[in-house]
Amino acid sequence: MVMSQSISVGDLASFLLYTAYVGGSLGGLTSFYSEVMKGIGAGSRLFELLDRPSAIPLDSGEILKDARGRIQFHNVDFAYPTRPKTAIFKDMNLIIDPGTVVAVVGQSGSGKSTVGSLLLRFYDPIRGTITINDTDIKKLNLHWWRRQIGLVSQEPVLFAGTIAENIAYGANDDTEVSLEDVQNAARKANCENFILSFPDGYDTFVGERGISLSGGQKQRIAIARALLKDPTILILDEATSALDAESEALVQDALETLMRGRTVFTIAHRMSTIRSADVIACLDQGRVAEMGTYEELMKKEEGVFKKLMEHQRVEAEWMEDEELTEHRDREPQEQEDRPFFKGYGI
Ligand SMILES: Nc1ncnc2c1ncn2[C@@H]1O[C@H](COP(=O)(O)OP(=O)(O)OP(=O)(O)O)[C@@H](O)[C@H]1O
Repeated sequence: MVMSQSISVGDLASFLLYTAYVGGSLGGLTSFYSEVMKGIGAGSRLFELLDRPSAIPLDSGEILKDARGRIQFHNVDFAYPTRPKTAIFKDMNLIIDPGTVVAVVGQSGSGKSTVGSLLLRFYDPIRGTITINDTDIKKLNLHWWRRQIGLVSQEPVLFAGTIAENIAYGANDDTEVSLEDVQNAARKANCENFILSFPDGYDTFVGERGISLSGGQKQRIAIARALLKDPTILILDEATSALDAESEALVQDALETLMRGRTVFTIAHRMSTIRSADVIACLDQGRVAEMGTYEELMKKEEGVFKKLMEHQRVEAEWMEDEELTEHRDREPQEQEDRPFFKGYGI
């Protein structure tokens, strides 16, 4: 057509260009359609979840004057709903006195974290009760109950947001938290130095797509969160992963600030925590096999706790041999504070 001069060279060029544009756009439309369908599918699953009524009512029930008081597990039987035949606890009894630090130890899988989940009422016991000041926690308003408990887990989750938002998230009403409150909590949790070393300080974006923080830094943010919440009861799930000595000391120091004056239930992995706890509860075969101070339990020649510690020591020494290099030169105190062999969870 150009040769017969029915269209110009310019028309041909525009025609070719537009063909490419239109073709590309039509191609894009099909993938857009499949993206929309994927979104609808995922969205419907999300809405199903949001609409699902909670098996445990959240907003009804008693509110106590305060959550200070003796926490008691009475003859608790428990198995996870997905594995009803595998009993985790059978006739388990445990007493946590107000203002004390109770360290729970036991082999991996003995149910240490499950005790925390039951306390937080993520699950209810199959039989038996958990009480605070003789009131069954099932009778309590769940929102209120969970507000009384602070949780510092092994691997704290940071949400996509700024550091300040991530700390403020710990408060019961984060709209009432000022930047000053956040800064105070961060300071007490030994976070401030590393936060201020970022160019954006408290406004540094973390979590998904943000900068990634080290294990020790994440733990300190979780501690700052808990400090802001100011809970009466604290559940600590000590990290099993080794931090470097400096980070370890900062985390430990922040934890000590956090624990002051609270009832603490700690899933202990470090020798120093186990030794300094007011009471150690040793889980074995679905129940608390032994309870007492470190010295008391170590005196029991055939005791479960003593055996666990000895087993642990052998494993730790074996690890030392394997690691020939760096740990050889450490001071004894540092070696003692290293988390024990991961699989054993004490
Ligand atoms: N949500 C769950 N559903 C089913 N089984 C579970 C669930 N969570 C834990 N379990 C099982 O319950 C048992 C106790 O788990 P738990 O995490 O309380 O042990 P643990 O003593 O804290 O272990 P570790 O020291 O390794 O963290 C394990 O056998 C585990 O596999």
